[in-house]
Amino acid sequence: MAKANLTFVTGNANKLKEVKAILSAGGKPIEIESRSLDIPEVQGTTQEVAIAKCRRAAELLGGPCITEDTALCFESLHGLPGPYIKYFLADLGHEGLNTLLVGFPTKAAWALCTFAYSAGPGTEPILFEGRTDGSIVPARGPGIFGWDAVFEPTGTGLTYAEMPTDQKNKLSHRYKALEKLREFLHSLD
Ligand SMILES: O=P(O)(O)OP(=O)(O)OP(=O)(O)OC[C@H]1O[C@@H](n2cnc3c(O)ncnc32)[C@H](O)[C@@H]1O
Ligand SMILES: [Mg+2]
Repeated sequence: MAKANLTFVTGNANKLKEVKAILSAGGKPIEIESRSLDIPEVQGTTQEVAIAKCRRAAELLGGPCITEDTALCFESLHGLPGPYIKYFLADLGHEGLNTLLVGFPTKAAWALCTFAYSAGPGTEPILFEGRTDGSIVPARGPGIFGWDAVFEPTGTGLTYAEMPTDQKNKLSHRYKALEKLREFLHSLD
């Protein structure tokens, strides 16, 4: 079935590392290959962005694939920057993300991961979402992966960046979405 030649298309090495770690940490194994392709991202809802990227990835690959999109949503900004967080982070940095929320009553935020699976070119991608709630804080911990240093999941007292990898990988938005994807892929067996 599709699993053996299922390709995860991403240009982000940190994402790939976490996906491999989560998939090998437990449960029935899923084998994936990876391919680094930088695919233009459309504007729209997180679902529209995810579907368009996966559809394009399947066309380029000529076969089944998965893609992943991560959004960081601020409650005070009604869910923005959302799927556009990459550009906000690149231009404003960790400090700027905090500054955006100055004057707003809540720093609450949620991380949303959307995996998309396509069975091949021309098929409609299927989405799997995972959400972790938390808040935006001044940066703490190593600034290795994206906005990890400014996102503190509720109830942990630690930012993603301060956590040991296996702690993040058991509660993260990515972990929750991957659990759903894993179940779906096994149902294809
Ligand atoms: O090729 P793709 O898979 O699209 O990789 P990308 O880096 O472009 O990723 P996105 O389009 O999903 O943009 C998400 C942004 O959020 C960052 N990011 C994604 N997952 C993260 C996580 O778990 N912790 C911190 N930052 C993360 C990532 O570095 C980007 O700046
Ligand atoms: Mg991207």
